[in-house]
Amino acid sequence: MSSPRVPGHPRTPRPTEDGPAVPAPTPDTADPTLAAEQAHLEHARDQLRRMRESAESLDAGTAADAFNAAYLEGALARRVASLRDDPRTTLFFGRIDHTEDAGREVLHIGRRHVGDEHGDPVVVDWRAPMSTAFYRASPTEPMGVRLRRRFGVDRGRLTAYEDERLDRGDVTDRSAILAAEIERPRSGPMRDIVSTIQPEQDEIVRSDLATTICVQGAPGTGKTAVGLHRAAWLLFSFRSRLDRSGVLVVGPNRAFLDHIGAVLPSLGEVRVSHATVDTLLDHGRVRAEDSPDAAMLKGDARMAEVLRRAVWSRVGRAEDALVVPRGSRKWRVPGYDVQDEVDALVARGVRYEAARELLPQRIAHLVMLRIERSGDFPGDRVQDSIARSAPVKAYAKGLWPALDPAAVLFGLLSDADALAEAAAGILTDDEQAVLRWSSPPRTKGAARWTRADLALLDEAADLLERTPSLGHVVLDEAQDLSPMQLRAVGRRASTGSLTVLGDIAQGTTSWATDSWDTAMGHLAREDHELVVLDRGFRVPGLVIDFAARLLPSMAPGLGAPRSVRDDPGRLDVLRVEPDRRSAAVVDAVREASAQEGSVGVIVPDAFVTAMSAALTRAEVPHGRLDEGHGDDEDRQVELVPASVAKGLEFDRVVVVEPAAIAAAEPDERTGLRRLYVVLTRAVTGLTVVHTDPLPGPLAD
Ligand SMILES: Nc1ncnc2c1ncn2[C@@H]1O[C@H](COP(=O)(O)OP(=O)(O)OP(=O)(O)O)[C@@H](O)[C@H]1O
Repeated sequence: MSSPRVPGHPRTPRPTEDGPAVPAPTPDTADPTLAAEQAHLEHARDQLRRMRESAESLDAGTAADAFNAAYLEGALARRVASLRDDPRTTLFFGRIDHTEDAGREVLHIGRRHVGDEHGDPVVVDWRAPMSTAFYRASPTEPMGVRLRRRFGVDRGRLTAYEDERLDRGDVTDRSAILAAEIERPRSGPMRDIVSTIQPEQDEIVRSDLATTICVQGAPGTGKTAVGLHRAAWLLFSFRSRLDRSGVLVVGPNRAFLDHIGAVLPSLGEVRVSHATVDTLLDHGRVRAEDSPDAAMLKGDARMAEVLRRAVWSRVGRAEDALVVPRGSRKWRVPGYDVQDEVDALVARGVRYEAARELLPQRIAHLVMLRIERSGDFPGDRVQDSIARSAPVKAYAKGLWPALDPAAVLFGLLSDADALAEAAAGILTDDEQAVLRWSSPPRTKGAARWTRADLALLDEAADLLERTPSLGHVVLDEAQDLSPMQLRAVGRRASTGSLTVLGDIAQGTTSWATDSWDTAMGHLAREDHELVVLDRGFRVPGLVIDFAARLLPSMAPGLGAPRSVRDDPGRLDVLRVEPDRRSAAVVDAVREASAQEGSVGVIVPDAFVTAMSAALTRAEVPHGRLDEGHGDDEDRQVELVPASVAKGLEFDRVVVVEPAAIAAAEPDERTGLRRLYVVLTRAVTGLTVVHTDPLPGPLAD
């Protein structure tokens, strides 16, 4: 491969058309290739401006009516916004030249499509099928590509390029431009990786909409990045279908959603919803906590059958005859006839509420049959009025009462007999005792639901009425969900597909899964593709080796990622006297924040307040990522409770008292897994400050 050309350049501030002055490098006129590419970039910018001006000149007033005009105006405004030129970046980051046989076409690949006035592409969207070769072509499978060029980019200018000649086998897997992207200091929220997606990642990103994929990957292997880029690719490739059905990203907590929240908008996709499992299961606020045993049991998939029985047991038996007065006559339908209708509705497999709504019509039909047998044929309108008549409504209501999810769960958790009936043969007596409220609230409205209850309420809601399905769901950190939570997410993609991302070794809930087969079964996706990612883009070698000492004790059989980082990173493990701990942390944070890049101070949850006070006393500005607080681009130092660290990354990380982080979990394995998560957040350096001995495997 040709080595990258990285011309030297003075930096000069450059005002841009669309934004504030951005200090940008001047183009290297000495390098004719780069100068030609820079000229193509200017051409692309001109064309994008032309496209924008053309969109701006369109008039929504030509619409047929006010409603259509309003709609058109919104669509035009979105179109104009999507055609804005972001001066901080370039319109393309790569190029492929096809061989003579493949038509010698030259394509510049970028974040969005730009066309010229003849409709010819000036820049091709990275998601278009013809861009695939940029990511995947190799000497063994050149895909018609002769040359692949990657560009180094700095504040909106091209500063370097790197060529691979696939026709000559002149390629390497050590791209300096990729290395520079991976090695860059991290600051602010997560960025897209669109210019450097790797072939194994691209395969996942471009998997068909119908395919559900499960990605197992060690920390920093790009699972989250891949999931988000897959969402963007799917929206591009199946736009009309997914515009209607929707795409959802589910992550572990608010801080994580804030961390990743800018990636899809930066790729032009603003219509993707983001949620945590708790906000997704929108059945009220979490106002209580379960005992570990109760939480475990409520997360157990057996609860699905208990709830199913609880719901359907509410359908009564039609013992008494129904009498419907009409005019001077009374029509009598024996209970056993109504019961046949009830049995038929139950057997139809429709949801409880849908069947309940059908019942009055079915009963009215039985009345109509009797009227017709008497020689009268009154028609459909009469059947409707019989269905809506007071006696039929009351009879149907008694037989098939209206239910809501809270009523179902309240009934189970507060009434020992109801629970015993629904759980017979499924839960033991002891398990039922664990589930039951010791002092039940007086009404369902007064119930203080727990996190695990939300999944049970969701299951009940789906038994009553079908949950609408989205087109695609990206589920991150999926290893942490209970079987009942997995079912809840799965039903939101019942007619769509899923991208399931996770790492068994990072499972830190009591119900964390140890098997993707099992988890995918709970998501109702036995038919999925499992892909393993093992190249680590985040954690440097020294740090991952340290963290990986934990693996044999808490996830035997799972390997650490192979770090692709050039920088081996820095690892400092400082044991200090108890009265020096805060000062040592402050010193470590000061040292870390003296350099470019974000700093995460990860502490046992119970230390957050005291540590924040210590940093404040030492006049170290910092944010707090306690649950519910989001990331903030402007803050260099974030104080992170260990329980919130999952999925985040910082340039430098200071971990405080690993033994206390591990000890805060209910069991040793979960404690070591939490520690593994915490120790694998660093991109450049990790400092561990402790007074207590390190947990066994780390001390070895
Ligand atoms: N192809 C790539 N090019 C450049 N950077 C990449 C690439 N793939 C991943 N990265 C970077 O590596 C880092 C880790 O990625 P990501 O957070 O997606 O990993 P993960 O597997 O989800 O990690 P974890 O399991 O710890 O949450 C991010 O900074 C991401 O941008």
